[in-house]
Amino acid sequence: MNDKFPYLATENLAIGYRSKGLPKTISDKLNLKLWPGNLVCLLGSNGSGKSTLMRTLAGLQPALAGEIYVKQQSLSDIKPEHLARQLSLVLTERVEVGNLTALETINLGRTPYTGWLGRLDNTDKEKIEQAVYFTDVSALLDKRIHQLSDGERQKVMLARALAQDTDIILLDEPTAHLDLPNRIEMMDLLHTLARKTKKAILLSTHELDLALQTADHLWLLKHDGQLVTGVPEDLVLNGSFESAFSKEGFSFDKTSGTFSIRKAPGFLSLYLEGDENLVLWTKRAVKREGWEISLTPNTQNQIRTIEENGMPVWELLNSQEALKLTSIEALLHHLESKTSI
Ligand SMILES: Nc1ncnc2c1ncn2[C@@H]1O[C@H](COP(=O)(O)OP(=O)(O)OP(=O)(O)O)[C@@H](O)[C@H]1O
Repeated sequence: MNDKFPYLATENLAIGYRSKGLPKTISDKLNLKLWPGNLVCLLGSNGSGKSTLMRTLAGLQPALAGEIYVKQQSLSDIKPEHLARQLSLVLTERVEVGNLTALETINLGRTPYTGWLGRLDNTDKEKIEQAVYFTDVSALLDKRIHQLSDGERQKVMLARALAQDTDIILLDEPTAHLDLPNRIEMMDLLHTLARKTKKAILLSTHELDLALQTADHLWLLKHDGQLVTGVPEDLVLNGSFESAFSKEGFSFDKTSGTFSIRKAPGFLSLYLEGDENLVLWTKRAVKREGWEISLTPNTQNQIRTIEENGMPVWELLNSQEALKLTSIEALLHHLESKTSI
């Protein structure tokens, strides 16, 4: 790591809340580091404590113990107006911004520099333009916030955080209301932003596959309060990723990087070979029907997937009759009608 110090760090931090005057710890002894230029995804199942950690790091909720450092300065020593130039927080929940338009809301991101009644100078306008361009919200600027869809509002709130131009950006479930293309775009955008501008970005999400693809580091918050950190691929290979989300009836497939419903062991096994894409999608379909995939060809059920005249074909290699099928649906029908091919 070339950068000399992390933008955000914790030392023996304990997070949680107070109930009837007593502290309830969710996670403790947290020694975390968020480095410039890095996108970190905070993952954990429902109720594991992601929002609590985000809110504590942003100073919205008191830590139960330990220290938080923003650029090596203790958070408790930083005045709110100074912190607002260092760290921005984007929450998923509806924020009350009155009857403001999207543009007026984004302009509010400049408040730490202009004051509440301050006029926007050229630098302010430039930062706002960049934020609007980056988040692609120019068509929404004249609309009132309450007129926007959840996904549109989420993008506008991100634009406001970008206009705030802080080195640290924390986002609580920024993809929650977005459709798939917009979720992918948002994660890609945040990754690019971290890389190009050397900002340190931490986001919480339930998008496991997108986090695996885009995050430089993962922070995995487990149900027992343990927090495991590392490069996504390391956490997959050492089993931490799967164990953080382990649930009866689900299993994690390291080959595809996805969770799937665990079926009872298949009553018959198939061996698949051929075109990589066809094999992948055929596997998904036959596994759903309870078939096991054999890694060696020594099964009596062997299928070769090929393309003939640009069309997919499934050849049953050891069938009594030389059979060629032209869709996965036909293959599933065939498998269903027999106990073996
Ligand atoms: N003020 C509070 N009073 C009582 N319980 C609380 C309070 N704040 C948080 N909790 C509990 O702490 C746990 C963690 O909550 P938190 O909102 O941080 O989880 P999360 O990981 O963000 O969940 P989700 O993925 O569902 O948004 C939950 O069990 C929640 O009920």
